[in-house]
Amino acid sequence: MDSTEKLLGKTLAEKLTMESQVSDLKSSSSSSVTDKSSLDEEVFRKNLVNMLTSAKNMFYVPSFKIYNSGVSGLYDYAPPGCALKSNVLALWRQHFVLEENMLEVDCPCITPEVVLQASGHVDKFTDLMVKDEKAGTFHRADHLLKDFCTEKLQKELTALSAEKVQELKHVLAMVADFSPEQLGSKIKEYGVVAPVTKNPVSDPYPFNLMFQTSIGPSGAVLGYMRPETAQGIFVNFKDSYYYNGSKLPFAAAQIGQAFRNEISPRQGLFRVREFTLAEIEHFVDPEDKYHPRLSEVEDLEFLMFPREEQGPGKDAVKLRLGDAVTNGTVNNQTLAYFIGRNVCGSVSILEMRWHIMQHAEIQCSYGWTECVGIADRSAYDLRAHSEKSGIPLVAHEKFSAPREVEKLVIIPVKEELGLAFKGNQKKIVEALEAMDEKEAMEVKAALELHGEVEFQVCTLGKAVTIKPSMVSISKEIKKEYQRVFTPSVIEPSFGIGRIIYCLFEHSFYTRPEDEKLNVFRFPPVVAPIKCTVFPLVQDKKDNKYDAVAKEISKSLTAAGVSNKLDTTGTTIGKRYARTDELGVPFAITVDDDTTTVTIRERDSRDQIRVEINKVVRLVQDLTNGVRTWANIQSEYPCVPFKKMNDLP
Ligand SMILES: Nc1ncnc2c1ncn2[C@@H]1O[C@H](COP(=O)(O)OP(=O)(O)OP(=O)(O)O)[C@@H](O)[C@H]1O
Repeated sequence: MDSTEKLLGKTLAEKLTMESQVSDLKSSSSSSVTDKSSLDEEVFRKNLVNMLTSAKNMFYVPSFKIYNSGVSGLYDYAPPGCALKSNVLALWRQHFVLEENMLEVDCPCITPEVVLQASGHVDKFTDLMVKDEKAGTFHRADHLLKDFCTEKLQKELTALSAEKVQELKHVLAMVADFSPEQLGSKIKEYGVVAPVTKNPVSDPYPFNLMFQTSIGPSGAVLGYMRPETAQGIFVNFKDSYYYNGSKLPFAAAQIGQAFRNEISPRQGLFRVREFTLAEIEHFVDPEDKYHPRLSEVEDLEFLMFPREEQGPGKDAVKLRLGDAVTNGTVNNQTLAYFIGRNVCGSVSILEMRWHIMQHAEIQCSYGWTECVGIADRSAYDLRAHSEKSGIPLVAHEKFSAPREVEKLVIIPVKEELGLAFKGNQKKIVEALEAMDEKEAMEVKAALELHGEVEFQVCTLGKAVTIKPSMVSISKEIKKEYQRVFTPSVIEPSFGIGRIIYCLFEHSFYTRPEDEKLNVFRFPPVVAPIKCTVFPLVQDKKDNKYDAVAKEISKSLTAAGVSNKLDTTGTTIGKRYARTDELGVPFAITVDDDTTTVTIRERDSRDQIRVEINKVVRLVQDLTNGVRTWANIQSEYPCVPFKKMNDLP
């Protein structure tokens, strides 16, 4: 990982808006590498996607592609893609679940309707859509407007007035939060039309993104494919809290598939209809968002926009994360910790250009793209599920000594109410009991003053006359032994497909001096294949080099290091080219030296000589992050390549 960390940040209202530039790619300083910024983005992307999806490399492929049915937004991960994804997930699990002691759960994708009704997804998990009435196609309204503004700014910048530029930038910043009316009026005002057909589009209207299904043969129980994994964590809160010793804070995590019927899937793995999410729900006391490990990240420095310095034209200033929490630039300790260690840490291990602007965004050829959503969900979900299920999803703070508190006590006199209101008695009792302190005190005062009060009962849709004999309202001093509250939730939500696609882009380069050889510079810890093993030449007589290579490959496998044995006997250059193309970071070559072998590193193409009995351990350390190529140089100086004709 690069040691230089440049972090840029800013806050917006309750949310943190912070930009951090963690690591410039190593390649940018290397003259041997063609930096993608100098290439046309489109050409770069086409070249990359061809590489990734070709049958030769098969990182991922469009699903069901032999049936050209036109279903987009579904992809299969293929052999190296699967290996890379499982390495990214293992890294995530190590970084979060293990190192942060999180409670991992694995819940079903099929979710009964009631759960998603409670969470609000059935009513509100929508995107705004417009229809190209002539062609019958649909488009996401905010994306159309966003694309229009971006293109205008890119292509006509010099011709636009300063005010217009400001306006378009403002629209771009706010478009995600526009109401249907605001979106519709901007689309009309700017004359935004459908892409390709250039037809006018309808007014925006909401489209629910969930895939509906039914559970069981009767079809009577409705369900949905979950659009996020979080709800499974929330509905398990009561048990997880108990499992955690009834203590806060704690975090639960889940890795799994999420399903969204995207209106217009695009940009390959970026916007698909089924994708892997890795989500964390960190439960905290809303009155104390303290984080016990903030001290580990508080010295990290970020460029941020302090609260009082926000607004157009303001410059970011460098702030210590700890100070940013103290002065309120970062909302609370827990959020700061997640930004400092968790989000930055995990993504920067992958050596990618990223920053935080409300969400963690990674830079790629599509621009800055949200890959990790960071949300303060407050107590919303737990409250909603408590209400719907009738099971209290709450935490307790036990007091060291009982506290005396003044409590409102409302006792409806059911017999009197029954006599006066007959069948409506129950609804009136419920309404009286539901009064808050202010309302109860007003009713009490009116009863004392006038001997009766007109009391509105919403469930009856009318007011009834209440007399002093019908209800007793008082305040009493009571002893409390604990505080019962609904925890707040902070949620970082990692889109694994987006992170992987960015990793492909950030790792991809061409070596011009090797006849434009394509290389993936995957960090060893996530590389799909960690090491290749090959004999320098084929020894047709007794296969002795092959035998040593096979033995090393077997030992690497036993040590959990994925490897590929290549005894094809093609030229060493061709074999290196093939492994570079798959992003294999190390290659072990067996030659005529009976006690040592060489290890070649993919990016520097330097090689070192290592004793055979140490090579497996060394490659294991290099690929699981215990050691780096740079820090073994003093122990293992580089050696020149041995050519085939150097051999006897
Ligand atoms: N259709 C999708 N395809 C791939 N990844 C996705 C998709 N939708 C969301 N994600 C990933 O899941 C993460 C968390 O989801 P969240 O609900 O916060 O996204 P979102 O705000 O709906 O995303 P967007 O605004 O891009 O649609 C996102 O940061 C992203 O990485």
